[in-house]
Amino acid sequence: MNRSSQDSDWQADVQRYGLRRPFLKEQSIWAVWSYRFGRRVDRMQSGLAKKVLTSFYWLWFRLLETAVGISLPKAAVIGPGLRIWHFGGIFLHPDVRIGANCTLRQGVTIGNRVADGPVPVIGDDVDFGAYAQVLGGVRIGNGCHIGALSVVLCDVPDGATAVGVPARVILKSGVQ
Ligand SMILES: CC(=O)SCCNC(=O)CCNC(=O)[C@H](O)C(C)(C)COP(=O)(O)OP(=O)(O)OC[C@H]1O[C@@H](n2cnc3c(N)ncnc32)[C@H](O)[C@@H]1OP(=O)(O)O
Ligand SMILES: N[C@@H](CO)C(=O)O
Repeated sequence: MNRSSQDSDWQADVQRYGLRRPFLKEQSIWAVWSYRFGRRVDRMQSGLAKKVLTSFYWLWFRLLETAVGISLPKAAVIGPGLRIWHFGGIFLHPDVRIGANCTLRQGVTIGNRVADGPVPVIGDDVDFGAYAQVLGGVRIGNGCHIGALSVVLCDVPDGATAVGVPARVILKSGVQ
């Protein structure tokens, strides 16, 4: 099994936290570690070790999800350099795809609008304000900002900001 010290996505996550002993300072990194661990277990060859670690993973995932209120299912695809500020009420749908160096905060949901509906695809370097909700089969481009408490139901082009309920898109040159 790839150890966490050899997992380059995890190394990039730790770098984004930029802290000495981040495990002692931020609960969110426990959830990020758990996510990367689950992905590493999935990549293991079939066998007893994988079975045991998968069982351990599910127990650990449920306990941690309940304790810190962060749900990062291992089926979701999240690029390297994930940074989560704070904790509580952070839920990702298992089908979401998130690029590199994204930032989440407390209360963020990325998921579907209706049961079994499509889910967002998020680019690189996207910053989600506290309690931002991004719902449905929308595309959020690279370098976007999603305002605190905003509900995004439309595509957001590269570099734009989305704010409000429902969100309006602000391009550098003004509102779209
Ligand atoms: C414990 C803690 O501190 S946790 C940290 C919590 N903080 C966050 O989550 C920060 C999230 N950041 C935001 O929401 C910011 O307002 C941003 C990134 C969306 C926008 O920042 P800027 O690019 O500087 O935009 P700016 O402040 O100029 O606002 C542009 C317009 O959007 C509006 N706006 C900005 N944020 C929001 C928002 N969250 N919801 C609704 N409207 C908003 C402004 O009123 C302004 O409207 P106007 O053009 O009609 O006057
Ligand atoms: N620096 C933090 C505030 O606690 C953030 O950006 O969310």
